[in-house]
Amino acid sequence: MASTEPSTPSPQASGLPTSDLSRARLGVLGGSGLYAMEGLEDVRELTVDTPYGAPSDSLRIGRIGDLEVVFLARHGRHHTFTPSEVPYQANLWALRSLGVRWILSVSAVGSLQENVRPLDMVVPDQFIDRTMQRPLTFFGEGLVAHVGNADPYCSVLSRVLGDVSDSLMPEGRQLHRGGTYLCMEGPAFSTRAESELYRSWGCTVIGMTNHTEARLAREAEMAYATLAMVTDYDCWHAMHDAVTVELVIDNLRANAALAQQIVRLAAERVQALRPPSPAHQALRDALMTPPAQVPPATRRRTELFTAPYWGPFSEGEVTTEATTTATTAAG
Ligand SMILES: CSC[C@H]1O[C@H](OP(=O)(O)O)[C@H](O)[C@@H]1O
Ligand SMILES: Nc1ncnc2[nH]cnc12
Repeated sequence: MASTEPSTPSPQASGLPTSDLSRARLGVLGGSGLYAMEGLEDVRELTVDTPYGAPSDSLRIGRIGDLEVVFLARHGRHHTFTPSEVPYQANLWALRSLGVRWILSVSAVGSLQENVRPLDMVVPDQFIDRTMQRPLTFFGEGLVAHVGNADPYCSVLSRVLGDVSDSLMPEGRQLHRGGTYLCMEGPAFSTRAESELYRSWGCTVIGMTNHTEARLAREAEMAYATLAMVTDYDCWHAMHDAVTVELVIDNLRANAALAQQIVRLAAERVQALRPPSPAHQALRDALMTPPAQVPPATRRRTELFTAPYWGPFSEGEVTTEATTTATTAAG
């Protein structure tokens, strides 16, 4: 879908203090076939504990110029988490706690359209959620927040990623800007009837991970954009075999070097631009519950997100009523 935002608004225009973005880090979420990021300098590994449990793996922090980059393999470096099992909340919380404000996500996808061919790349701008057992929010338990999700991928970061990808696509392979990512539960691939249904909805690509990450990234005020590598035609195409893991892996291998190049160049652009995004202020008008009414355990759990608006939490702030509710709810 077309976007109307300027390509590189100034940090001041975003309303964020400039210093926030000058120190911010870039997160890279590697999916199927991308279990490490090449070209990082001074890499160190960090184990992060979160209120939502352990992330998929340790986080690897390195540098591109003066931009610090945090890499995380969403399925774990040995691909041990199914799309339903990926600890999405822990992953996103860990990234935000390390100061990440932009996320480049890399994903394998099936194509739902004839003109989107295997080995093409897509930078999607919408998704449809068909998952059934995923965490949808960091909030709840006495703190209600409704972030805007009309444009779930960050248009500013997506433009950077699209420009870079376009400049690196080899002859005969296409970069598609925009498109709808159908997020299914998995782990089994779709039936032909499902695949046809998603095509009739006008979806562009299909995968199993993006929607959950994009929603949580928005709540955590991190700009999120995806490089979707097309590996197959799912199972709807009369002239192509239905998707198999073997097919996906073969095409991921063929695309691995290009994906690494795109991520690296996109990181260099982020370093130069440090682009502000509306996502960086997603919670500004979204927090519904007055802070004094939020149970202490919830205040503590969500402190990372609420502190910029409500200041640091001190136990004395909470009303007796909220404390009583929390105690009762805990049993
Ligand atoms: C290996 S095919 C299915 C698998 O690949 C995609 O993963 P990711 O988005 O992490 O690259 C898809 O979502 C499934 O998880
Ligand atoms: N056809 C497909 N369906 C779901 N996830 C995928 N990842 C790669 N190809 C896929």
